[in-house]
Amino acid sequence: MKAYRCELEIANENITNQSEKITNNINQIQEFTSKLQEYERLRRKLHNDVQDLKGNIRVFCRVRPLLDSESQNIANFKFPKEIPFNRKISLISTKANYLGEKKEIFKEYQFDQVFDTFATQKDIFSEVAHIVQSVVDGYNGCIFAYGQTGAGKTYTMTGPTNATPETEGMIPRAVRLIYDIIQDLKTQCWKFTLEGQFIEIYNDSIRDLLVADPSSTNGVKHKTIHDERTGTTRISKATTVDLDCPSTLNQALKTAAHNRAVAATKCNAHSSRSHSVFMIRLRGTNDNSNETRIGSLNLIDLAGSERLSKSESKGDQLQEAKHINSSLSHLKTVIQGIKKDSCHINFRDSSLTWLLKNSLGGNAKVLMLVNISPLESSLSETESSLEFARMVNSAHVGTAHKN
Ligand SMILES: Nc1ncnc2c1ncn2[C@@H]1O[C@H](COP(=O)(O)OP(=O)(O)OP(=O)(O)O)[C@@H](O)[C@H]1O
Repeated sequence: MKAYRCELEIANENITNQSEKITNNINQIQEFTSKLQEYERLRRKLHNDVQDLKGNIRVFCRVRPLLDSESQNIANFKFPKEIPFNRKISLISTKANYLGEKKEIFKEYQFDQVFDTFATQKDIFSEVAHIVQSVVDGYNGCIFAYGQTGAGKTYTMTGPTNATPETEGMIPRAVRLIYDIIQDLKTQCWKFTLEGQFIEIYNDSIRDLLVADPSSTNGVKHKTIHDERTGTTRISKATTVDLDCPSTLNQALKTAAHNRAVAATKCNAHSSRSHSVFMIRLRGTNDNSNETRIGSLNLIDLAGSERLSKSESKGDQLQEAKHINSSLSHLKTVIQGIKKDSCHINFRDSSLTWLLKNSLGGNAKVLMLVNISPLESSLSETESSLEFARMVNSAHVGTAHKN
């Protein structure tokens, strides 16, 4: 009996010791969690400070490689090497004066970064990743690909048709990174929801690219709706998908590609003549700290920027060309307005600029990827793309505020 009592006392003592240890561990975990939250706040602030210093509107230029199917001459580009990044691209062209004398013309452009023909999708994404991080931190982001038809916009944004992990484009990479970041943030009690809409703007009208049966949307009028409270944008009556896992994203990308291909068979080279916009909205809540984060990311593949000569284009083609030129020109005017800190920027002038209002204004991180072709025959379009990019590069977007 005595021996049992003794054992019981020892057991009780052990229990008391263990529960003290457990209480200590719980206290330590709470302390670590609150430190982790503090570090996360500091990380967010520092990340945002770095982005502010780099500038909220950044311009990259990418020259695509010559394709196996191309046998034309390559234009004379130079990429002056700089460390750590290449920032310059020079273009040397030969022009004849009125006497027929040939003269070399040298033009140099400077951007935030220049990628030569050897750059990989991973190289480009390493910079895009910073905008993705800002979006999860509660900012609006906008990444758009600009350039003439065939310059590599769709390749950069989406990837080639049978993309491998090496060749897939910015859209799948961006969403995968969002999944990775929000998975890590779960340890700090953050819960996120992610939803997407995928639309195209063709002749200034919006078309839903995620609808199962495109003919069912005949006559449906979509509108851009801005929620000023959260600083986010959505399209009325357009399909919204919950991007809760990679398979829903892949399905959405497949449906959008299919719908664009269907439209392309009805209308020659339709995809080059429309702007496609993948809109991702993200909302995070933290029950521990009572914080909420709302961010959005627009990934845009702009219509081919080349000017169709009026004599060549007739009917529908002329109509398309007019719409593209006018929407790209409004985009330019809006960015120039932002550059001058003008209080009266007319975003409503085209469906594209109205849609991008929240992604271009003071509350956004903007990245423009200017894609250019390596061909000599494309020189004049290349020059006009580089001039457009030069103008955007000198634009200043005010310091971004969290939503
Ligand atoms: N960096 C690259 N590496 C390899 N191939 C590329 C690269 N960029 C583009 N291409 C290829 O060049 C061709 C034209 O590219 P892409 O379709 O992306 O041009 P685009 O600017 O989107 O044209 P469009 O305005 O018609 O949509 C495609 O066959 C694409 O696979």
